[in-house]
Amino acid sequence: MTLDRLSFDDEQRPLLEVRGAGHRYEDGHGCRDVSFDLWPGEVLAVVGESGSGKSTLLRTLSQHISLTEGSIRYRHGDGTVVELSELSESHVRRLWRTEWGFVHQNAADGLRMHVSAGGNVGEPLMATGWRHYGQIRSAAAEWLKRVEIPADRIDDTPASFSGGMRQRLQIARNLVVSPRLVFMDEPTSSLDVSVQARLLDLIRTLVADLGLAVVIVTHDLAVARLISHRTLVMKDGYVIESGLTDRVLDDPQAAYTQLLVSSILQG
Ligand SMILES: Nc1ncnc2c1ncn2[C@@H]1O[C@H](COP(=O)(O)OP(=O)(O)OP(=O)(O)O)[C@@H](O)[C@H]1O
Repeated sequence: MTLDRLSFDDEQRPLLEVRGAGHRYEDGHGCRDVSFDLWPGEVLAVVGESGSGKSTLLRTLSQHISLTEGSIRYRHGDGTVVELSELSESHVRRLWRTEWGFVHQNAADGLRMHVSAGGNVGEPLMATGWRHYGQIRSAAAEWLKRVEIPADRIDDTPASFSGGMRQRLQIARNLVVSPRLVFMDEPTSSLDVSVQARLLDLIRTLVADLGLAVVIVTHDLAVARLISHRTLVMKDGYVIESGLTDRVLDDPQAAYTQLLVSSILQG
């Protein structure tokens, strides 16, 4: 449903305007009263200990579960602003095809494991109307190169890939259609530490090059530090602190964030 059409520079408006948002499960709230703006090109980390509501918030923002209270407005590429909870299923599906991406913690959840690497990257292009096989294959090859997957693996399936390669392929599959907003759920936490660093570096470079807006959930403050501009700290479903990442991590105000930063709650 269209709420308004922008009459001035799009970049002057947030991509997401979240106000008092929450999701209530049958037996209680997963997250509640969450408010923030997300700007184009901005990376927002959501941190907190296990059970604090990070995944619930991410799944609510990305429309995987319903918003049970509050409001989430999204600004389309053409400037139209919509209330996400009022969109039809087909409209949301269109957003997934054209403007949104989701990088899962487990690459198998975001890939087709028995389709070739080239097919995994080519499929989203076909879903947006690409028809010329040669062009699809060369765009897929270009993206595999960008995510450091050797060209000679294009016809192999991700089932034969290492964990790090799978995750890089999942990223290529998401970014090939130039989305505006990408949700990431602990994208590095299933990998060995040495592989994590390389993947984080790649994500950081791609996000900056493409000017993507990202909401990334992580329990790892080092990930937030490396990749995000701003950080929300969650506890018991609420945001208890937010601000520029360096400020939140170097000068935490809430006692809980101080504990988190001093590692007492991590692990
Ligand atoms: N499907 C569900 N049904 C009922 N309650 C749920 C469900 N999923 C999560 N919860 C509850 O919602 C609260 C927030 O959980 P959530 O999974 O969002 O936290 P989290 O910070 O993402 O934790 P983790 O890092 O362990 O994934 C918890 O109290 C949890 O028990």
